[in-house]
Amino acid sequence: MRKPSGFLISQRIASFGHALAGIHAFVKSQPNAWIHLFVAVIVVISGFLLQVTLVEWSLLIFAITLVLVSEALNTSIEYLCDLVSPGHHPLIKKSKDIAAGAVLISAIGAATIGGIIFLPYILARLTG
Ligand SMILES: Nc1ncnc2c1ncn2[C@@H]1O[C@H](COP(=O)(O)OP(=O)(O)OP(=O)(O)O)[C@@H](O)[C@H]1O
Repeated sequence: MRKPSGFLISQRIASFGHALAGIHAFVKSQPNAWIHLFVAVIVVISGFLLQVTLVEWSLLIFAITLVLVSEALNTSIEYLCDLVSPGHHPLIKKSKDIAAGAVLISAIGAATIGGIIFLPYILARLTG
């Protein structure tokens, strides 16, 4: 339902509340979200321990955000698919599989970024 256009501070606050409710629903309903958050915590702790640079922090935060955002969008698409077609449908399968593929792509990218950043630090510690 469209609301009247224009900037209303109460509407902006309500929209922010809806977004927070979405994050809450995502984290509460998705075991995958907990796995991503757990990995994110490990990455942040490793970043502090290895004292990565500001640019490296930016890349690590970007990678964490990318994975969480793709998982949240995947979850949203799954809910929509389940509403639109509770029964089996080949296009729903394509839609869900492509959304899951997007999560996998982002996770591979994030793992690559993590490897590129952390491996030199780990190797330096092991050899030095
Ligand atoms: N309504 C549907 N119509 C057609 N295929 C579907 C439907 N629901 C799920 N599938 C397909 O069945 C397979 C298993 O889906 P399901 O969501 O149970 O497992 P999943 O991909 O491991 O998801 P998750 O771990 O996020 O719950 C996937 O290939 C998915 O695309």
